[in-house]
Amino acid sequence: MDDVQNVTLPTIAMLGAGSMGRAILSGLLAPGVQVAGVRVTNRSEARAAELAGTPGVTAYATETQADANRLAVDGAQVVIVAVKPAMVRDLLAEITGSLAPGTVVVSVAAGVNTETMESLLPDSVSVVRAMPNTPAVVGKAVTGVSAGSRTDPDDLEVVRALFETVGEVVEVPESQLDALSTISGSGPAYVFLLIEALTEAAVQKGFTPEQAATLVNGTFLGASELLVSSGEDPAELRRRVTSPNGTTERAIAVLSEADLPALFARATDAALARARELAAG
Ligand SMILES: NC(=O)C1=CN([C@@H]2O[C@H](COP(=O)(O)OP(=O)(O)OC[C@H]3O[C@@H](n4cnc5c(N)ncnc54)[C@H](O)[C@@H]3O)[C@@H](O)[C@H]2O)C=CC1
Ligand SMILES: O=C(O)[C@@H]1CCC=N1
Repeated sequence: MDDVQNVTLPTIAMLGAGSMGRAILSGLLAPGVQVAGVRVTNRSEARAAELAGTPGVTAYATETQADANRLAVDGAQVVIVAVKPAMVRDLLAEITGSLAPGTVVVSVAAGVNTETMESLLPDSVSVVRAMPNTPAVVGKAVTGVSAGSRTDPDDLEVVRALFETVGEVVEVPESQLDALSTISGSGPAYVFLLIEALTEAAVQKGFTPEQAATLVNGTFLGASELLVSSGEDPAELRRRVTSPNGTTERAIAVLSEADLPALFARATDAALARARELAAG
């Protein structure tokens, strides 16, 4: 992320400013990030009005959503598609006539592949898929990016620089992007689910919700920082908590009954199957 400060990003149009769109915006608008222009459209009027008041953003609102999207992409070098997967095809059909040759269209939508998107856009437009995650809001995203068949290395560099404004970028072949999505795209939800469950256990043991949040959130943050800063294997770090014949050992024995590796394999397989359904339209 250090180099982000030295890169000037071209004019970017963000179509759709929900959870993910706004998370990416927070990186683009961070101090030190040089960007020629940020244009945003969104379907809900309330959100559009909120965006119109955001410094550094030009919000496009017209009588019809299609007109706003067409105006926003006209003259933009990079177009980020951040609407729901089911809306991607209609959105691309709407804007296709307003894209200049050389525009890079980056879709963050789950499932919808570059081949489908390329078939809806002029040959002169490059399509890239990206799969970020919501820690983008705090500059800690992990984003997978995959080139389409018309993407040249410069296009990919721009997309990489764009997502480096919100965290780390990992380039993978598109055949792996849906699998990556089941790990890091959805991953924050798995972590929050674990946090919710441990917090509930703490409250049941008599801690106030505030105390429980301090105990649990601090434990997740501390354990994550320990893992990353030590560079050690998580299994080894777990062993250091688990004193022989101690208390943790009993808890881990209970958790192991659930066969977590098998459970996560099934959960991520289910997410992958859903990505394939979304790809089929
Ligand atoms: N939420 C997440 O953690 C992640 C989401 N994604 C992808 O990001 C995309 C958006 O997901 P979320 O932000 O979660 O959904 P969301 O529902 O919060 O946001 C979608 C936004 O698009 C707007 N919109 C709908 N139609 C539009 C149109 N024609 N023109 C302009 N704006 C329009 C809606 O008003 C809404 O604010 C999805 O395709 C999803 O697969 C990818 C990675 C992670
Ligand atoms: O749940 C979804 O479909 C999106 C893609 C990855 C995270 N959220």
